[in-house]
Amino acid sequence: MDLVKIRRELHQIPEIGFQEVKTQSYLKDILSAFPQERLEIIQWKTGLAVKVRGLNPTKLIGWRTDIDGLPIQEETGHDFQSTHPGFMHACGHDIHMANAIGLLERLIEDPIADDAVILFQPAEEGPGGALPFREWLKNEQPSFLPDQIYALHIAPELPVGTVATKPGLLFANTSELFIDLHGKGGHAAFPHLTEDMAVAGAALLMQLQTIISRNVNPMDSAVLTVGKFTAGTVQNIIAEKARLEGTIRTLNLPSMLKVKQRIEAMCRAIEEGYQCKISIDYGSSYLEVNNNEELAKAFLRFAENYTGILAKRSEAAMTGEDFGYFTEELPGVMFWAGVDSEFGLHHSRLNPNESVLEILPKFIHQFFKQL
Ligand SMILES: CC(=O)N[C@@H](CCC[C@H](N)C(=O)O)C(=O)O
Repeated sequence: MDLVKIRRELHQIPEIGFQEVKTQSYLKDILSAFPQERLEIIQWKTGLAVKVRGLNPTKLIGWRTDIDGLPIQEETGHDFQSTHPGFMHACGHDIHMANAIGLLERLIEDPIADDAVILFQPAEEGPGGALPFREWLKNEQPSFLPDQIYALHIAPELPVGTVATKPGLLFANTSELFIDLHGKGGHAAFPHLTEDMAVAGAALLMQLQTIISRNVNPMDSAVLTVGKFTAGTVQNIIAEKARLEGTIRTLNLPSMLKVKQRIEAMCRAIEEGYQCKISIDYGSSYLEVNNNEELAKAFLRFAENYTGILAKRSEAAMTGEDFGYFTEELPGVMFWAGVDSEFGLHHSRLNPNESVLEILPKFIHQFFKQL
């Protein structure tokens, strides 16, 4: 299969979580082109699970790819750029999917001893597909629930051919954050008759910045990012509403609770000080990704001895990944795979080097063979 072509076709149809309808249909068409004798395919919401029968199976090895895009206007200038205005595969899930198809092709052409299952999982960027997918597999399709599971994420800052991971904690736990402020708006010329939510929201946004520096133990780590701040309607009306949208990242649950307590206290103080009402919604939250110690060490050993791959031990990162719900219940490993892009994840000009698709499926197939 021409994996670059597949990646580019997927790149053109990015869809956000649980709306991956065209993506699913595209994937189904690709799957139907494979010889079907060794395959079993099931559908879950906008996702798919594809099982490949092995030669002499003693276990089921899982590979998970995410399939959703992001609400970002693409600015790469590619001739294969997104045909969905305002949406882009800016986190590399198009590469992840093409890699998974390449792996599938190899598993069919050159079967390994064990059975393998490839999970095409929706909604990694939000609201989170891994937990409900895992629960559905467990309760409704237990023969598709792997005994161990692997996944990768592209790493723009690493050269192609590099894989990086570590035993134990790899990614942070996350909570989304949505804060709505509501007060009395009015005429721009009569501020004394209003409570300005643009000012209240801006004050809150600045105060939130002190939580990480003043309330989290410096030997611990946390992130509080407000990625979007909106207020008001037009230049000469004092804003009645403001909204902050963000995400919290910590390395453990007690820190997450602490950060949330401080957010709530600051919101109460802003309510009092700016005479407004504030509501907080924590949206969806993800568990940390914890790599299985033994499997991660074995993965790194294999990669170190594989010609054409540079294996590195990585640090933990504040990225979130709902793959953490798989590693919560199944031994698993997630790793970074270098794609050498000047622009990073979630950037409108992310430009992964597609030559990675010549390397990864073969490498993962060989890794699965010796498990
Ligand atoms: C790999 C990656 O970039 N994952 C996302 C996960 C987002 C989770 C959730 N929507 C949130 O914003 O908290 C990330 O931003 O790390």
